[in-house]
Amino acid sequence: MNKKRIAILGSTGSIGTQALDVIRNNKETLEAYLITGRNNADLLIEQAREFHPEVVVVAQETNYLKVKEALKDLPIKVWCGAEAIAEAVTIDEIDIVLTAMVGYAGLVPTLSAIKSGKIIALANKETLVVAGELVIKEARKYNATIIPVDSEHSAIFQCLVGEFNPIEKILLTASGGPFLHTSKQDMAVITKEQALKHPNWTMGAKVTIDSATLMNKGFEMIEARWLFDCRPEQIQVVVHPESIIHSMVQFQDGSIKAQLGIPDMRLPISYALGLTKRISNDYPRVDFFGHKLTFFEPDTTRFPNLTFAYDAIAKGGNTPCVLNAANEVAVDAFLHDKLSFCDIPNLIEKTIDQMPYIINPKLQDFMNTDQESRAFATSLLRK
Ligand SMILES: NC(=O)C1=CN([C@@H]2O[C@H](COP(=O)(O)OP(=O)(O)OC[C@H]3O[C@@H](n4cnc5c(N)ncnc54)[C@H](OP(=O)(O)O)[C@@H]3O)[C@@H](O)[C@H]2O)C=CC1
Ligand SMILES: CC(=O)[C@@H](O)[C@H](O)COP(=O)(O)O
Ligand SMILES: [Mn+2]
Repeated sequence: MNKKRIAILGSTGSIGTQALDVIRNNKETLEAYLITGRNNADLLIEQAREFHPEVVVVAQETNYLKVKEALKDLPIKVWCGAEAIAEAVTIDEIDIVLTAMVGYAGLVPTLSAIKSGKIIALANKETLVVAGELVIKEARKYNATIIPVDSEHSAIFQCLVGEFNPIEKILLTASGGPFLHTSKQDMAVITKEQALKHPNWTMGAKVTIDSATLMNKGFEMIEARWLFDCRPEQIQVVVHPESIIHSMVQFQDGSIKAQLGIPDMRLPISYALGLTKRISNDYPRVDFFGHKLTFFEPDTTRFPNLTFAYDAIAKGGNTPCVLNAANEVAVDAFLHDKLSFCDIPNLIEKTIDQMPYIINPKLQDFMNTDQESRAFATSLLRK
């Protein structure tokens, strides 16, 4: 059997390292052909020495010489910079591009992979938040398949495989994050250490903070809107603190399909890299007698980011791109002690109110919007 050649954009991150673990355990069918990182040059070098990819790209140009030097005894091409990542994903030999880098930086290489007709295993949800309509149109135009990796979207996708009936509603589950039951008063003094402790998942810092503010769920609603071609009103967020049901789909007869499993991202990663063929593993199984499955409504008073996401997708145009850029600035500022937890939504709201609206944005408009929104949000931090 031909091995599937995988490009992992962001191999040094949480999704990236778990994807390499899946490849490590399935060497007869999967191969890491291209890996990329940014700041963590040491880990990128270690990964290259273990997996022997054809190409390594380091996004941070100042790390180039270090990586190049460390791999000089191996026949591995070492490139650097954002443009090199967008170029590398087009290499003919690559079958699947796993977009596991964080943030807006995922957009351009994902579009590049789509234009060369690759199968996209999509973890980078920001790509669809920023430019979902454009990305899906391009995927249709270039016949590029997108298989979601985000756990909820993988669950929805799995509920829809072989299904020909229309969706009535998507029930998008949310853990509620570490502050599900924290009072508004106590939320005023949340520290980054508290916010970085997700109850069920070990993830990169940015998505962990997004989970704590419920922006992650807002982003996932937008991601689902584009992936499954449904209206935002058809997507209901259901808080399910145990993260065992990864999401559900309700059909027009009221029947509901759900996908369940232990919270382990290697499951949706394997499903995507296996191109929907299930790869056997010895990970723990769900113990139905060890868990209660509980459900709550989200509290949008304490977590206004969820409302911002519904408003942004309703307004459309470049507004979700502004939402994403302002959120990236706000989360980074929170992680660097420059903004309090409760001020994250305030910064986002002020930025959305200020940025010019573009009804039908092209790629260049998204690029400009992203830069201008970041500049404006950053200027608010100095006040
Ligand atoms: N972690 C999870 O369980 C889940 C994550 N996701 C989504 O997957 C994506 C990745 O998340 P996660 O793995 O947690 O993130 P991490 O922060 O752990 O990893 C991010 C990766 O992207 C690289 N990177 C960061 N900035 C850039 C940039 N500007 N250009 C190129 N590469 C860059 C990092 O390199 P380096 O570390 O070398 O600097 C690292 O390899 C996010 O969009 C997230 O929302 C979705 C569902 C679950
Ligand atoms: C693992 C995964 O897919 C994350 O996006 C997860 O959804 C975060 O959990 P909550 O946003 O539900 O807290
Ligand atoms: Mn998710």
